[in-house]
Amino acid sequence: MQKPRVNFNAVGVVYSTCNRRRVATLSGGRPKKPSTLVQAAIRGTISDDSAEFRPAGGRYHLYVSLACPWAQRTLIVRNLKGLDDVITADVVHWKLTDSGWLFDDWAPACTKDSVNGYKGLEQIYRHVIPDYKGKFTVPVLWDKQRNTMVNNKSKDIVRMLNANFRAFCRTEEQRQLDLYPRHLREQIDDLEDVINSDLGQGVYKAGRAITDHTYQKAVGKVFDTLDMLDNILSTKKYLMGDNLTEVDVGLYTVLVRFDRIYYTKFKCNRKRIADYSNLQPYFQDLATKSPFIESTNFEHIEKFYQV
Ligand SMILES: N[C@@H](CCC(=O)N[C@@H](CS)C(=O)NCC(=O)O)C(=O)O
Repeated sequence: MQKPRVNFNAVGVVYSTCNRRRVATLSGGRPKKPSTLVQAAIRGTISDDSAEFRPAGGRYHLYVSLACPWAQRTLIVRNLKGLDDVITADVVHWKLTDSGWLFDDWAPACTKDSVNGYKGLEQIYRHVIPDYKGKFTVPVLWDKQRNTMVNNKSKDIVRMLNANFRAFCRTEEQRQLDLYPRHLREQIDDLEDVINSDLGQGVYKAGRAITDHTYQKAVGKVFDTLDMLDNILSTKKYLMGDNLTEVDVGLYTVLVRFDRIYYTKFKCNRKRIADYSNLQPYFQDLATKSPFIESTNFEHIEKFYQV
């Protein structure tokens, strides 16, 4: 059978915000150069009018790491939308090795590759693009029917699961839940940009800084952003008002790592999330909801950052 074409789109040189191997520390760790590997985006869309990828139960699969905040977002949304029986998932081992993410179903909460039987993510990418030059990143959304990759960009995957699987949600409430409502899209995009750059990437910039100036600049932005978010939450239940949106899902994946990892290992230690009067109860509220609990594995998160 001829392999289906994939929508392959190299997106330039960016370094991962989630790569333990590239984090230097102010505590004397030797600084490492940011990677110059491209993160290549494969950006197929599952939708009713797609010729290649139609929404269907049991057809699609997620490859994730529980350590990765980007992958965690896709799991949270899968759970929030009641799609956990509809979209299957495999979990890589927490350790990002020199050969990339590997499967190891002997380790706690890890699985084998139940779809393709490969030993790691690299083989999954090479199955689709044999001469793939980018990073082998999670999450990956896989099509079991066409045996190919649909998409490897968490933002796209989150939005597809939110909008294009309505017919498959477990309950009516889950069907109605819209994490990216049309009237809020511009505001969500704007806030996500700030959270991702100044907070999500900011903690890595602070942790990797080799001069005090770079460190102060990065850490200043981290805490300005947290202060700004705390202020928003002084009058709102969620960042966009009364209803949960994808920006809350994204922020949760940063907050859940903050006090345990970013505060301690990345020296973002002016304040803990626990010290914020509005962020703390907001975080606690999310952290007690089952879609968030079920996607959070502290063992994977903490071991990922252990050198
Ligand atoms: N643009 C991707 C980024 C995902 C990403 O950075 N994943 C990291 C883990 S958090 C990864 O798989 N890195 C593999 C590597 O650096 O080799 C997305 O949002 O889905």
